[in-house]
Amino acid sequence: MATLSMDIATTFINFTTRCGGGRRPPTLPLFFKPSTIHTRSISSKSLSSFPRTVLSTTKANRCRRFSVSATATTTPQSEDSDVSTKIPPDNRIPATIITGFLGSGKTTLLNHILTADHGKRIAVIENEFGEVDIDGSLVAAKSAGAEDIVMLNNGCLCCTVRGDLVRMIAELVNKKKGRFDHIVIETTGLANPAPIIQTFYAEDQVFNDVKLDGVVTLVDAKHAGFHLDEVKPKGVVNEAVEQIAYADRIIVNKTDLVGEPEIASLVKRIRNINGMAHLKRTEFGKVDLEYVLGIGGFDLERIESSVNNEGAKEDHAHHHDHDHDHDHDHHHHEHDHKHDHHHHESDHTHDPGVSSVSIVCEGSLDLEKANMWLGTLLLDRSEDIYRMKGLLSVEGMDERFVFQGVHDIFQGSPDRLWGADEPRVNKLVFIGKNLNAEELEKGFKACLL
Ligand SMILES: Nc1nc2c(ncn2[C@@H]2O[C@H](COP(=O)(O)OP(=O)(O)OP(=O)(O)O)[C@@H](O)[C@H]2O)c(=O)[nH]1
Repeated sequence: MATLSMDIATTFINFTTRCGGGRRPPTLPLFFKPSTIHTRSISSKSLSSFPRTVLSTTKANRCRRFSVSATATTTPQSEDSDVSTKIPPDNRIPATIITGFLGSGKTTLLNHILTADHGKRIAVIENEFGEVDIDGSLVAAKSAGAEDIVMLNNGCLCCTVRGDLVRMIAELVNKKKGRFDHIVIETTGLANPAPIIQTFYAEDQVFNDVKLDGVVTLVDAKHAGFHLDEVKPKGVVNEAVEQIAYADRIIVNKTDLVGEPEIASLVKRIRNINGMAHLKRTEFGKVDLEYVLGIGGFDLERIESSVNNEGAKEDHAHHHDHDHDHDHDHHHHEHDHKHDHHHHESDHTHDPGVSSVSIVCEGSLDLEKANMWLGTLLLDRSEDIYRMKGLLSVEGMDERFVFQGVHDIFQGSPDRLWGADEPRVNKLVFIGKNLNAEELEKGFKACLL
């Protein structure tokens, strides 16, 4: 399989080369040419200290991140070369972004994380507007467990102080490496998470030492509806919507303040925006630590849990009597996988154009067509596509192909082998603005053999 995969890779690298520069040539995300789209995440420069070798027969290797770019930038390995021995383990420090609208319970959750008995040493980066020093309530947490709490003041992480964030992370790493295991970043309530996420890929200083583990979004069960409804001037984002759209984990907090019908309707609304994230209801941010730390929301190895059972990932542990919430989502997934089916979460959304679209479809893709389609989509729509994840069946490949992206940052890699009797079902999820579910599905299906 190594040889076949490499042949495909080489073919497509050649194809990109033949196409030359300019806007029109398709970017080839499935076997990607780094220079075509600005994906610092997978450029050779960014990968200076990262694995560059791919498509070996070893499982460890198939699971490496950024392997597609590696393919595009390295000389093919011989089939029997043991490339896995050359790949260092990914021991970058994980970082979690905690976001959520003003007053949704971010600091409460952070305190819960810092005071819980998990044995992790956590460095915290807090972003506050104004002159305030460390949030009073976090001082107790500091003495209880936080390795370090640093403040980013006078600006919002997502805009003015992004450079400060990079410097701060670099400083933490340079001065205190080995003294903490995890970084938690609490954003202001008005932050748009996108630029913060992009910082982890765009800045070498950060990328080489720190990996983004996940985005956790707190939603205020009582007030969220109001913020989601807020109509912003043209071109201005609704932060409350954006914070939900980028999340890997959604915590609907303050459930003590509202009744079940309000929560159910809010959950439904959240699902329309983001059908990919796991969702939990809480009071005072009380969640298990594994729910928020060590998520692997941007790991290719863990794509499956995001694309599987999409839309139905609400934790039932504490809500046995709320089953009616979930019926709507579950029924989509009870089909026999022999039939093509798809889900258009956007059908009844009323939030400003941000929705989830998922496609589940059996069959194998023509690699060239799929590259064209995905490449063109990224080129034309990357601003609107907030996050995407997928698991693909490509004709001629024995492995599944997994990918994930945030705007124009794209990572993809062959994953495990398809099982002998396993139906080759493609699963893709897109979250973004003004997504046209029919168009996406039609475009995807046209790539099937
Ligand atoms: N009733 C109730 N109050 C809560 C809950 N969670 C947090 N609070 C309270 O809500 C207020 C705001 O919580 P914070 O954790 O400071 O919220 P935040 O998101 O950090 O707020 P900002 O930093 O202003 O954006 C505090 O008084 C908390 O004690 C909850 O589940 N129920």
